[in-house]
Amino acid sequence: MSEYEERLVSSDADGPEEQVIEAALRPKKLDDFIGQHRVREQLSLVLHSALRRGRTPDHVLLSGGPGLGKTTLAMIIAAELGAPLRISSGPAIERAGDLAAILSTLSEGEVLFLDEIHRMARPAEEMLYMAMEDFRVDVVVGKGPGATAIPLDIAPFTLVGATTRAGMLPGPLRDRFGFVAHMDFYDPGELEVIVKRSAGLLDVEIAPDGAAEVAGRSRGTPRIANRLLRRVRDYAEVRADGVITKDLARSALTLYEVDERGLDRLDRAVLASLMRKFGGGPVGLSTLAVSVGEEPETVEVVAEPFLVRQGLLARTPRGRIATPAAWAHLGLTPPPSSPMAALFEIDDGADEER
Ligand SMILES: Nc1ncnc2c1ncn2[C@@H]1O[C@H](COP(=O)(O)OP(=O)(O)OP(=O)(O)O)[C@@H](O)[C@H]1O
Repeated sequence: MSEYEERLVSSDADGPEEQVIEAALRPKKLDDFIGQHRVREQLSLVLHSALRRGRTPDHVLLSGGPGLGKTTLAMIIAAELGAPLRISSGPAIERAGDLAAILSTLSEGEVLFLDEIHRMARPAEEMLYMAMEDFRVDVVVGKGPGATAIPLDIAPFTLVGATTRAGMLPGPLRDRFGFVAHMDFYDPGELEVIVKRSAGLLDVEIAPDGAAEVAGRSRGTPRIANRLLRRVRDYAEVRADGVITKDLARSALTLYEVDERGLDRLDRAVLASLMRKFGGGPVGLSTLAVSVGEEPETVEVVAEPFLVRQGLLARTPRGRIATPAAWAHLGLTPPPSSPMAALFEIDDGADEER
């Protein structure tokens, strides 16, 4: 097992126990949903005009990274419409029949939330096209030349699809969504509001600068903000009087090895190795991964996106390089011969040397 396995700053969902707490922290109304102003305003118009016309709203596609609030928003959509919500996900729909079973039992106006919609099986996807457009599916009975398609009407419903990979969605599916919302990372001010709100719900006392400290280390992601808050709360209860101040949040997060920019041990190990062992690069992904005792995929998928987003690491055709900001962040000085010239060849495409 990797020594970096348990990541406090992972944006992936938690285990079942933590998910219960996460659910309790979800805002229930559009007005309580913090940040994403443009998405919120546009969505509010879509929903309220449909309500006014007494029709089901257009299908909604939510795209954005894990932990940014897609499930929360789907629940809010159903609540705002006063409609029941059915939840499923792309990977759970392995055959067209799985989807037909869901669609044929929807009640009128129901909201169907399909998480990870880009991972749905192809035949199901094709069935979904017709369902979205005409509220009808063709159920195929029998096999081979004798197979017949029986058309089946389904109740008008609203599909809310969520995807972390909007680019992987086939055009015909994407085009059938009347409203596509792209969810961005949150800025520190918005995360601070989220942290304060969650602290209130968890009955934890937090000073404004304590909330800012947690927010600043949360990698633009509400799920991480809420998780860090819970760990800082533990620390405050055991080591202090339960109140989260700035100093306390700093001490707690230092203990948990999450630094001021939200980097954890793996992130820093990647940067430190790149700088200390390879003079800042360029170095190939596999070599870099071996140097930190990780699989190349872990370094590429887990650590790199955030480091690139932070401007600390760059992918170039000749390999990975540490940027001047990375040297500064780790308090190291680049060697005089450091090939910073490679910076001028930065390539942000994903098809660089592996
Ligand atoms: N805008 C927001 N305001 C307040 N809390 C939020 C907001 N967005 C997300 N959260 C909180 O962050 C947590 C994660 O959100 P959610 O499960 O909706 O993310 P997600 O995008 O669906 O993630 P995944 O793609 O992994 O399913 C929830 O506990 C939710 O309360």
